[in-house]
Amino acid sequence: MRIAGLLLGDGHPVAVLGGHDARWVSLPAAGGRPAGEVLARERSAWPGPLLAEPRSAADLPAIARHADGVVIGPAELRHPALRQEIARLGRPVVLRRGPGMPLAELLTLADRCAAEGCGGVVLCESRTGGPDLALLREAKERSGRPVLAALGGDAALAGAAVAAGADGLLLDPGADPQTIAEAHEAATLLGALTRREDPGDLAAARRAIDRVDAALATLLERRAALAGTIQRLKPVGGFRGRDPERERQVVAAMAIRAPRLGAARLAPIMNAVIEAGLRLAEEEAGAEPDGGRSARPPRDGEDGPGRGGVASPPHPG
Ligand SMILES: C=C(O[C@@H]1C=C(C(=O)O)C=C[C@H]1O)C(=O)O
Repeated sequence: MRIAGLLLGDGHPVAVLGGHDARWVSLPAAGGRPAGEVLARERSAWPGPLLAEPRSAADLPAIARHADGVVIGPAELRHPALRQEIARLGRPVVLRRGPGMPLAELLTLADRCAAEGCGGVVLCESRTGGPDLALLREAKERSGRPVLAALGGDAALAGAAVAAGADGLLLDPGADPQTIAEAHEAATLLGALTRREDPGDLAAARRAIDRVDAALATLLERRAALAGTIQRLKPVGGFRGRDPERERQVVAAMAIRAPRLGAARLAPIMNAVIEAGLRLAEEEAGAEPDGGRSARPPRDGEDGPGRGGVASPPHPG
């Protein structure tokens, strides 16, 4: 399913609409300003995919001229004549479930819109207080259509919505930059962890690998912090306290999750990761004012910091 250049649905990345990947204009929120004026201004400020929610059929010619798709709110959805006129524009439509609208009704209305000639249907789960993620899952499974989670102006549930299977996150128009960034971050990281992408060209495949690398970097940073904690807790930390048997167990456990790579290919990768963590831990311990002594009091007979890693140089290999 495509809205201008934006691909939505399984195999495609999670999109942020109302922010990063597409914008939309709510004409009901624009007061009495003429649709043509509002949409022309938005169009000149934003070259990407643009959607618009009409107030009435009078807004449709301007939407046809300036926008790539239509957002239909629950009231308009239940208005058969307006819904049909919107569908006849032939543009993709986003159908927003309103408060109390049963899922069965939303699915029926989606089928009607498709039959009436719209250019593709996207469902949108929207509810005061946050999207119903169980309903979102069911809507996706039963309809086979892409599903968005409407988050309003709050990205707190963005990650949960992505994990529940949302194909896109719909933010209110005018969401603040921090909320947009948070939603985009959740779409990137949770998308990389929970969603299989099926990119169709080199540029899309590189964008997909960038998302996986973003998740990897986040986890590597977290891993290095934990490895540093372990160095402080071990009787002998750092390179001097290296534990080959434990490292073999780490690789063997990872190989179960990464069977195509397998233990033989993972071993040198994890060796580099482990050594980077140990090097960082030693550098940070060396930078502490007390040389890391506060991490563990010296034991009987010890006069140094009692941490193998503190004094040892970086491992040569
Ligand atoms: C973290 C530890 O210290 C070292 C680093 C390891 C790692 O980064 O996974 C594993 C074993 C040790 O060589 C540990 O002993 O668990």
